[in-house]
Amino acid sequence: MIRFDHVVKTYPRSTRPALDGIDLTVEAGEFVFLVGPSGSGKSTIVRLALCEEKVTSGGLTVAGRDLTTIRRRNVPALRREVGTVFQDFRLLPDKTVGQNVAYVLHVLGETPEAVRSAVPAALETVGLAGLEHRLPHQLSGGEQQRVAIARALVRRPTLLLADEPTGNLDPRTSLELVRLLEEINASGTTVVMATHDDRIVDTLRRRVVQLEAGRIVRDEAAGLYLRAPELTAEKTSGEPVRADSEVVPDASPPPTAAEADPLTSKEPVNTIDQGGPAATDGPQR
Ligand SMILES: Nc1ncnc2c1ncn2[C@@H]1O[C@H](COP(=O)(O)OP(=O)(O)OP(=O)(O)O)[C@@H](O)[C@H]1O
Repeated sequence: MIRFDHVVKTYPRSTRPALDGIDLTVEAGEFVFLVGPSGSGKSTIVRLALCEEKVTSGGLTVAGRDLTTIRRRNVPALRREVGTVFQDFRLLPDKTVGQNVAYVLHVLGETPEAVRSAVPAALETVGLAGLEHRLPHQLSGGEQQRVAIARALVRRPTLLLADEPTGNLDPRTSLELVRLLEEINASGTTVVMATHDDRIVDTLRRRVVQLEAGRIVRDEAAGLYLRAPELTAEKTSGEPVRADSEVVPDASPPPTAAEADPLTSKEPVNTIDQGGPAATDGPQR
């Protein structure tokens, strides 16, 4: 489902690579936690898999597509297969729950009849039947994140990428949400979740891939959340290190329609277009 092959990612104007030789294979049907301290590269893995960024070198295949050579016109098809959930929910604040979930189907050109049946079904799956007409601000954080999951599920993704989906939720709500992700996984969707939440990782005992400074330092089936000794050392030295379980409130403004869902959001960065290679930061071989 996902294959990183010696992937190096160096962002423009960075001197250090964010990912430094990543080899990672995720098979269809797996549930994988990505863990590691802030800045270790978890979100970069998610962004590369979504084709929001391109690898600097190495190979990357997601859902059968080679993302080092994918053409711009083929990126929407990739994102149709890959559902995403983020820490800050990214719901459209002035649209109802139903409209938030339906939006992506309209973009995909689904018929009104198809939308009318798919939206309640997706909301039922996430336990939000009957809340279709509420606005996001009339929901709890956990409910808002369920809407985001319904929005991801409604297009039946084969892969679900969740980047800190519980980062703004209390522990009980977080666990309920991750149980929902487990159910989704049990029904066949591959799930990859980046998280700082040690309780969740220790409760679920799934595969754990641990990153440190852009490298995989642990890849363990049925793993626990372990902090690296370096992080502990940094904490005791008084350096300002963000605690792994710290909840960081999201202060960013609400998303626009285009930002709310990656299917319709960021143009694929530096994706090879029909006309030829991208201008900057393409694969350097
Ligand atoms: N757009 C960017 N431009 C330059 N550097 C970036 C960019 N995005 C991330 N980085 C750097 O890449 C490294 C990895 O960042 P990344 O966001 O992948 O880490 P993370 O493990 O997801 O962190 P967190 O847990 O805080 O979300 C960090 O050093 C970060 O500063």
